Amino acid sequence: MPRPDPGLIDADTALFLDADGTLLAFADDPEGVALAPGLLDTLDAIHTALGGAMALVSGRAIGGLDQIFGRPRWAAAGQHGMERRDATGRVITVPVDPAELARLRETVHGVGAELPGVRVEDKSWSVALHCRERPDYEPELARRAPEIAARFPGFELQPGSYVFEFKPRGMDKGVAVASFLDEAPFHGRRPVYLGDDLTDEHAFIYVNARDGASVRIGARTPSQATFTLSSPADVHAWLDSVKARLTQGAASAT
Ligand SMILES: O=P(O)(O)OC[C@H]1O[C@H](O[C@H]2O[C@H](CO)[C@@H](O)[C@H](O)[C@H]2O)[C@H](O)[C@@H](O)[C@@H]1O
Repeated sequence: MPRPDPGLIDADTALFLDADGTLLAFADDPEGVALAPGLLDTLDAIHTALGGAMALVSGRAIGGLDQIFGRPRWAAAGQHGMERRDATGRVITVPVDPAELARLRETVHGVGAELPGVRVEDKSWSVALHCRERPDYEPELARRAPEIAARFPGFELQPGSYVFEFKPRGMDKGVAVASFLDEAPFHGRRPVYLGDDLTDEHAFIYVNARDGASVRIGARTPSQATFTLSSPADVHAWLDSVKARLTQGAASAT
């Protein structure tokens, strides 16, 4: 898989960025992630150069993204698209059966309590079991998670990097990207999506079908992505080059 040229992003791009494993280096504790120095300045400049056509697309809740990035005016999709904030700040959510969600939560917390070192991340529409600190539990969770999902028909399993998430059925990052592309300022632009995980494959497939470009971070295979970058640090360096090209273009046009 080739590296993307920074020229992949031009003034007519709609840019979609996954958070963990793409913009953010992994940490044991989901609340322990940190922004790399300079990243926010780079993203701010790109956001401006693209006329706001840049969105975070994450498994995290939008509130969690805002705590990390501190940019409540950026468009964002959270919880794999269950909540979506458009470029005007309007938040759209998908309805979920609260009784089923409550039963799912209870079940997942029960599993977390049984397995020391396995973290439960309880988001408003989804619940996740994390085993980064106890990878020895991964085979057990890989066996039990589909059994749990089968008991909750309104939900489906979304595996990820040392995580087994239960999210409402029918929503994924590809659907979220499609919704953004129906709206200003994304509409009519060529989509480019950067992500690292299985959950990002939904978006890769969608942007590829729209003649866009997909960039896989890391070496996970198989992947539908058309380009690759090696790590979040590589993404930061690449985005710096993107920023330089975009802002030079703006300066020479004035
Ligand atoms: O779609 P993303 O932005 O990539 O979010 C996917 C999940 O990311 C977080 O979990 C992952 O990152 C944690 C912090 O580095 C790490 O501890 C964990 O092992 C990873 O799976 C987040 O906690 C989840 O809610 C997201 O769904």
